[in-house]
Amino acid sequence: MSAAPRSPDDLAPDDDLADRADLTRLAQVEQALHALLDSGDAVLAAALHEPARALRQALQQLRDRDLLPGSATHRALHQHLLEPLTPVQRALVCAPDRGHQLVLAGPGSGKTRVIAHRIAWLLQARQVQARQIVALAFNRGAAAELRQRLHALAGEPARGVTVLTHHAMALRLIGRALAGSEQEDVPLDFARMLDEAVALLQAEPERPRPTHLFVDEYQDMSPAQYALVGALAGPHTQLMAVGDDDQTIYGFGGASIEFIRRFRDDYAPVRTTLLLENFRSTPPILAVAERLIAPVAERMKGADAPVHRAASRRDEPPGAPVRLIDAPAEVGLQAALVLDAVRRCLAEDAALRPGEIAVLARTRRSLAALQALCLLEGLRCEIAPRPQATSRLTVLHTREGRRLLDLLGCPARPHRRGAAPMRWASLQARRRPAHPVWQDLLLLANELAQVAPVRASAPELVEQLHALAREPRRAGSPQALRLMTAHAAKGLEFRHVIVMDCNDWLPGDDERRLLYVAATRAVETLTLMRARPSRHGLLDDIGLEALQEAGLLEPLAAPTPAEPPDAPVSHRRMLPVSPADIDLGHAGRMPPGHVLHARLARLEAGDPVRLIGRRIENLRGEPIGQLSRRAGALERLARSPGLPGRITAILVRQRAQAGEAFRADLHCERWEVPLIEVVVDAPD
Ligand SMILES: Nc1ncnc2c1ncn2[C@@H]1O[C@H](COP(=O)(O)OP(=O)(O)OP(=O)(O)O)[C@@H](O)[C@H]1O
Repeated sequence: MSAAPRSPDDLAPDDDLADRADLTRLAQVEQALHALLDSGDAVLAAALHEPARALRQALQQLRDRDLLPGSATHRALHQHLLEPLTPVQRALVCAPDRGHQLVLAGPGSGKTRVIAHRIAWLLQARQVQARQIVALAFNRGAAAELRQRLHALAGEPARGVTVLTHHAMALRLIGRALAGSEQEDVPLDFARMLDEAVALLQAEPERPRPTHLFVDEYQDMSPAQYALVGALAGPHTQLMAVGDDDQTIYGFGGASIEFIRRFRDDYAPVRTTLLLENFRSTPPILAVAERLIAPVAERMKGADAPVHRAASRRDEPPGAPVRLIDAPAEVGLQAALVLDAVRRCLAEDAALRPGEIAVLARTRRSLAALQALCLLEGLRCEIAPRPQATSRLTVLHTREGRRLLDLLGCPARPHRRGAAPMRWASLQARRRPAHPVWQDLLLLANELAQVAPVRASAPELVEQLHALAREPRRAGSPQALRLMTAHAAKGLEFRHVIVMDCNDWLPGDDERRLLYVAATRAVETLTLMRARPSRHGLLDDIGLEALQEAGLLEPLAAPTPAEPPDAPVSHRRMLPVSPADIDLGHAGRMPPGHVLHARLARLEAGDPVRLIGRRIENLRGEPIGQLSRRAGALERLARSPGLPGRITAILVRQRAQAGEAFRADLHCERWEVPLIEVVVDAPD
């Protein structure tokens, strides 16, 4: 973006040609219509009367709103919405309203930015009604980010735009939560929900379709999501699919790289645009990433169109070379090396917060060892939840979630799309920006406001909230080191990224793409670990020597392992204790005045605990809960002196949730239960 003042002529550049051409055509059509009307042919005049009137009215409306290209309003919009973009992004944003578009966007190339600016342009310059626009995002976090950016760009009218995940969209269409959504033991069937929505759309071809449909991360759609997009798009819908075949990583979840490859056939004619300027990473990171992805067969972008640093950032310093560490594959040893690297990173930059560093691994198993080490060494870390997990206990069962449900459940009058609870949740979340549960509830409340019918009853809202909560949260306290699988890191970015390799990566193009996604999350530095000996060879054919000679890569000798080589293999790892292994009714069997309730009320998620045998204690040695009878194996592991651990969440239980057989023993209507994770040192 140029800071120099621009003349009015500069502000109506080539990008407007589409608009100008449209207008010229319209004016020609208007003239032709009038000529025909004046021709004296009464039949023709009668037939053309209505179209001529509609056209006159449309042009007049543009004039009234000062929106004809070249007008002051139009120029201001230009400055606001088009100038902060590259020429390629700009052409996408103000493209004509006809024809489908495929945007093949490299990592960090501004695809969210393009979608947000395009929608704002449609609303403001083209006067498209907000309710005609639908954008589908791949998870709740991505939807929230798009909504925020859109609101910042286009203000209040942007609220009318539908920005949802595929599942939330399905939920909105079928208009109800699925039966059993509140019951913990009935898994919500996302695929069925999508199928129902597709069937409903197909049965109602007359139902109004959006005029503009945006689909982000098109490369990772499941067959059911693909069908939903197809059913949502009507004959007059302009579809913009944004994605990157190089970042297809959900093959195992039914997603198919074929969908993005087929887009051009499915929706022909399609205009294809490549977004290759990267605004995120340094040149060394981009060079290594490009070498990583190059061997993949059948890429849509092709080797002659590499992702490269954005032209506007060319003058910035090049940044540090990518570090490649040959490391022992054993998870405990590698965890120790990673922790060293994290410590060094924090020591070098006093302003750096742990949440700006991410450690990415192929599997959660590799992260569990590091998580245990962090707990023992007193470094706060947070492990991202399984993407697409359908956990039975959701954020709504936590203490904070229950408060939101209570607020929803006792309305004096029906909420307007849960507006009051949303305001309340956002207040709590603003007060506690580092509290992942509140942050997650805020996202949920926002989504509810989009999904729920305007005059939903309280029970309807509660049901919908339960259905929405089945999608996992994205964690993120700025004070906690971020640990996640490469899958969970999709769409995110971090100043420093360390990629572990505990020999769990596999050979092949799918893994290569996953490693590419991991590497391209890095903004400033990237450290790649390479297990020695390596089983997958993903890093072996990327031209290490050439990269090294060009100063883009720095191989580091394996630092001496913290333990002697013949030390017994460490199985130390963090083990989340399953709710089924915890006696969920423990505090419920105590009378309301019992000291245990007060003790539980003082606890918070993150507090340290110790598990000794069956007993869960706080650090004063006072009991706060116990394991269930089925947790015998864990109980044996936790023999004196016990296992260190911490609270992951505090659940609220109610009498109605307990099985019939247990209710007679309960002395409370409602009580709290700490969920915990502990450090164990034993093979799986
Ligand atoms: N034209 C631009 N000028 C300046 N910054 C830009 C421009 N386009 C994008 N960016 C910035 O680049 C970063 C990446 O953009 P965005 O988050 O939209 O990427 P993305 O393409 O969705 O990434 P990924 O595919 O890797 O998830 C953001 O910080 C964004 O603000």
